[in-house]
Amino acid sequence: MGTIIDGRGLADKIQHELKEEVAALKEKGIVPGLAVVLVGENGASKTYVKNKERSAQKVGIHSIVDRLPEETTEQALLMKIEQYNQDPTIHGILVQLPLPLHINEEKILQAILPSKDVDGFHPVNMGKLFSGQPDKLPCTPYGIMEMFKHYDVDLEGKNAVVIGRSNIVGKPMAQLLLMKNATVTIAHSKTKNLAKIAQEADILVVAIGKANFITADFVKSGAVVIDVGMNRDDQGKLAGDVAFDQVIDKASLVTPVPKGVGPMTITMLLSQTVSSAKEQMTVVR
Ligand SMILES: Nc1nc(=O)c2c([nH]1)NC[C@@H]1CN(c3ccc(C(=O)N[C@@H](CCC(=O)O)C(=O)O)cc3)C=[N+]21
Repeated sequence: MGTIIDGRGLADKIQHELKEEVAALKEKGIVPGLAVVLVGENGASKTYVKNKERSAQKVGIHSIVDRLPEETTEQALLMKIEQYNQDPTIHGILVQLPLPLHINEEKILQAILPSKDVDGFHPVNMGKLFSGQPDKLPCTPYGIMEMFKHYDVDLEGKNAVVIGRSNIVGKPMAQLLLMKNATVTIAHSKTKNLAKIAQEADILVVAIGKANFITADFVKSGAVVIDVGMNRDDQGKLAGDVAFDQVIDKASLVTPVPKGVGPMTITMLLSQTVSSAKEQMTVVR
């Protein structure tokens, strides 16, 4: 029987530390500010945004949530971003993805000042990461690396398999693992013999988007399994990509869904907002 990685517990611990850091910053007259922009009526997105808002308030970050209608034009959204770029009380900007189809996502992400890009999605921040000079990081892979650190997971020389190749999870995850000297394989929807590749993994990070897809037969005995999946069924109940009940018997460490990767993602967002406020405080004007 493996151990459950308590993402919720670790997130609470880090958020508690952030709260103290924010209180100290307030003594110096700095209140970290986060602007979250939500376009349209995506139900799941709304829940995430609500969670982020609640956590931000808990640690004392000033958070603004801008709920814009589905019909918002690309031009109007660009102007909104420019307003937050210029606003000295805002240190972090997050535009919730996915955006409506009539808006060009790349164009929007590029409009955010890299110094306020607390999601780590701007090409400048991606370029820094992939050239080995990390600055702002995508929050999900960052949160997973913090879990490895906290649970003393040694990555050097290990076989790490990342299933999923998105810009926001799979690719940056692979790069962060590589920077810790893991031997990294990126698998994806076109990969042949996925089970065979997964079975070789000492570290298995799963971001597929199919409920309970990773059963025990995909998992090497003693592996560390990280579940990035967030699949909601008709009743609104959340399930990961990993069949937790069977995998926990075979793996050494497994993240649950909920209370695994999700709370850590939010915590890294808050952490980068606080760091961003500190950096912007020292800018000479
Ligand atoms: N620009 C942008 N940045 C994001 O970081 C981003 C995004 N867009 N679009 C959507 C995804 C999804 N995401 C989640 C974060 C936390 C939880 C989370 O906290 N989940 C909890 C509770 C889940 C529940 O019960 O609803 C848990 O797993 O325990 C979930 C999902 C961030 N995303």
